[in-house]
Amino acid sequence: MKVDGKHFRSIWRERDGWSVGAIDQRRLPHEFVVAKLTSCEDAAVAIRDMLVRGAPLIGATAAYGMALAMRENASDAGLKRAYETLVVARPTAINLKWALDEMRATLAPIDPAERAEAAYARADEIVEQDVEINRGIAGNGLKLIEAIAAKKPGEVVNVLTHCNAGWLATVDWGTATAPIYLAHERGIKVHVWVDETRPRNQGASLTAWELGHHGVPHTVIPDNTGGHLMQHGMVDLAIVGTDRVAANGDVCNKIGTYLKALAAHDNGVPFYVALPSPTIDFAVDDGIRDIPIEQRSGTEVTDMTGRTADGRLETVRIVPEGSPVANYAFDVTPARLVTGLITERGVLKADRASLAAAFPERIAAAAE
Ligand SMILES: CSC[C@@H](O)[C@@H](O)C(=O)COP(=O)(O)O
Repeated sequence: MKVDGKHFRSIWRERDGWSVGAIDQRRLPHEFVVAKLTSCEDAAVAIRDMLVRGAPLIGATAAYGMALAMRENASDAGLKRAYETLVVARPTAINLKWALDEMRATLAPIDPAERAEAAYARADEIVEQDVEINRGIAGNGLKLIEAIAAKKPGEVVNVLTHCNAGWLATVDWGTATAPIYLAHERGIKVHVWVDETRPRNQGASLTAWELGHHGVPHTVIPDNTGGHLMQHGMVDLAIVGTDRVAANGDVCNKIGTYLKALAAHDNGVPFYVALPSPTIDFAVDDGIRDIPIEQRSGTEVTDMTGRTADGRLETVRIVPEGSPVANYAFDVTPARLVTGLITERGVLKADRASLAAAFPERIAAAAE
């Protein structure tokens, strides 16, 4: 997508052919800084510290992390170590394990001397596949936006989204934002309500930044505002992303997604989840029971970083010293609250049969 007219992706192979460039998302929206990853450890730290984040981008970074590892040590032991280092970098987004499994399946059977080149080639494929998948999601989700636009000619279609499931969370296009960008390109009047998404504020810091730089009308709202807007007919549909969809259609996403789904259900607002197929975990039967929920540092709750009036970046504490805090990073929205799953293979019902019918090859792989 575009940053002030120039096309960017969130991650890429640098001109030297081996190191990896990525936008440092911890610095946005205040500074646009590109980080250079030169080792497997760099990739693992980038994922853990959220220099990169968002389920598909975590997977893409891990794939390049394996490639960087193969330059250093392409032995069987090196492959095992790289996998084990990267797979624990963050627990909830299944795209991380999916990408690492793909890389290992490519690399394990071949001669160590050929592994580095093969690893870069497979990582590049994973990255390109992400972009293609998101284009598919864009086209399938566009139909939903078009249908709403057709019912209110000349009026704006209002979409609510949570966290950042935009191009910064993927390689390009995003998942939840892909249909929005396409609708905007096609001249449909679309406006996005952007949940700020405490505690890390991915909505306020990242979604607002990318929509703004691409020229898509949007408004940042405090997290608790969605219910009010829905009660007053100010949201036509909600589209969110996800870090893992269970085989039964339960959807794990950024903390607070569940509350939005409840409010949408109560107000008859369609609640869609956009996802690439690598985000489906057919090994998990019941999302609420079995998806691991990451708990992050309490400082994300106690502290806020922002730009002061005189232009400095400053971190301040907003919670009394000594007050305990909890920081659950994700929650699970039960399938019954999900109107549909926007995938690269169409808009599906959030249930076991629909997911299995759309992605039979993934079921077969999960059974292996
Ligand atoms: C297309 S990204 C989908 C999800 O990964 C996204 O909605 C989300 O919850 C990101 O969480 P984050 O903690 O910023 O990695």
